[in-house]
Amino acid sequence: MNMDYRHRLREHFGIKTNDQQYVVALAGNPNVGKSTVFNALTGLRQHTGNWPGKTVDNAQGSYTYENKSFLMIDLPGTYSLLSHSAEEEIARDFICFGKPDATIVVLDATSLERNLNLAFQIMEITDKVVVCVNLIDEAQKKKIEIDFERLEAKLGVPVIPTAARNGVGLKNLQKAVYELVIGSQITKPKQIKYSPQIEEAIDTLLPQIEPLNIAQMINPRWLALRLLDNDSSFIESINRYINLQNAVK
Ligand SMILES: Nc1nc2c(ncn2[C@@H]2O[C@H](COP(=O)(O)OP(=O)(O)OP(=O)(O)O)[C@@H](O)[C@H]2O)c(=O)[nH]1
Ligand SMILES: [Mg+2]
Repeated sequence: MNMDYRHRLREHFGIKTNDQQYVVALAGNPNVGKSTVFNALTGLRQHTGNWPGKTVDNAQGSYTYENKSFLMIDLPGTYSLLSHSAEEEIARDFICFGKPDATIVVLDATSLERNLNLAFQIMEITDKVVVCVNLIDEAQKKKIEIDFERLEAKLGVPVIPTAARNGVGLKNLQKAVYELVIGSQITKPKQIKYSPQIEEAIDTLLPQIEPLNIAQMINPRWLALRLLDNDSSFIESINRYINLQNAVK
């Protein structure tokens, strides 16, 4: 995608970057430690306000790693991206249209199963994902054992254990994001397989979606799923953010 176009898309969200700065989105369920990760990494280099047109908090902050500059965006906590609330819409729209160079999905180590739901949705939108399993100190207290290597192999993206409040694992998290954005780490996110009827419907839609300009902008499978869901909020966002004539450069 043309760099100017990417900048213009990001400006919709009040985000200004130069070509040298990577944008990292922080997503996750409410109360899993996103802001703790954000504060630990960005310290005082923060800027807070509201999301354009919404009364939802927006925090952006920067950090440097291996001489590269990263702009981190602390997204509102959400259980899903299926747009039942302003928060879900913001998180979904930013991941879809803000074109982050990487998205960190923060999960609660003490309730992985519930938290993975959001991770799978995000992995339908983008393959630039790093999973951060936070609160591992709490999991240890509860004698929950997690096989991180196996989880990583199953998910197809890097999985980094952290205890953000104590600063544990944050360097590894920065390293994983760095390797993803410079392209030395290739991810292959696991895709959820739906019922045969849904998979069939996706297969019918894909050949019609794939030739369109929009398929360069939005993951076609995710778009097919949203169309099947008759997700009018998402269609509205497409119209808001994408000038279809300029969608491919
Ligand atoms: N024990 C422990 N507590 C943590 C850890 N990380 C964050 N917390 C605590 O968890 C609580 C929630 O952290 P936040 O960073 O505000 O969570 P959040 O995901 O930003 O929450 P929302 O913005 O409301 O969605 C706070 O009391 C943190 O101090 C951790 O690794 N271990
Ligand atoms: Mg927060």
